[in-house]
Amino acid sequence: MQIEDTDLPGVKLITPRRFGDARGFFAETWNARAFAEAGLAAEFVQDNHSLSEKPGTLRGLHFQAPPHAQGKLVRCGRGRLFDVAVDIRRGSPTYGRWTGAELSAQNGRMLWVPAGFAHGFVTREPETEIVYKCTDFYAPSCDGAVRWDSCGIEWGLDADPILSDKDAAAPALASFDTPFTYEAAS
Ligand SMILES: Cc1cn([C@H]2C[C@H](O)[C@@H](COP(=O)(O)OP(=O)(O)O[C@H]3O[C@@H](C)C(=O)[C@@H](O)[C@H]3O)O2)c(=O)[nH]c1=O
Repeated sequence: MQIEDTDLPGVKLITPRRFGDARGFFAETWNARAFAEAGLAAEFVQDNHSLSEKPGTLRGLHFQAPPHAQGKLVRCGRGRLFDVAVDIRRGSPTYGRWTGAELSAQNGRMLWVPAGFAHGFVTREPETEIVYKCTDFYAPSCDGAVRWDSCGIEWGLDADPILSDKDAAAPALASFDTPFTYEAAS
């Protein structure tokens, strides 16, 4: 397993080791001990899985506010997607900055999106599935969103994305009152 820093401190790109053989491959996608030793300690309580039928489907940018903030370990189970994290911690030196990575069933890569970051993705193939582990339970009363096109993200779209009504109505980053505060590491 390889864990790399991205250009947005806190967000990490993980490439699990794949053991290929005549049948296909085997990979560990989560191992609490190995990840902790590599600097990524997390306790997950919920796994999510969604299918987006059409390419250009965009979900995000989403977060859950404290006390139910979620860190997410994201990967693509089928197809291909571009996964994005945006720092939304008030006072953070990187507030409003984003990073992204292409995750696919083929490349097996994963993105670690810590609490305090909004998360979203756009699918780049039909029938794309995303699976992700979360560090807190779904709490609809803490659900929040930032509008997908208000953070300068280069989504790689050549047409308007397919959005949920909720995502289309999300507030822009500029008018957004974030529930997160940056805590500098001591
Ligand atoms: C997120 C979530 C949704 N639901 C329900 C609520 C709703 O009826 C239905 C669809 O919910 P949504 O439209 O919010 O699904 P979706 O737009 O896929 O939301 C997800 O987007 C990505 C980008 C994330 O980061 C996730 O945390 C989550 O917010 O599923 C749950 O039961 N549990 C959950 O954990």
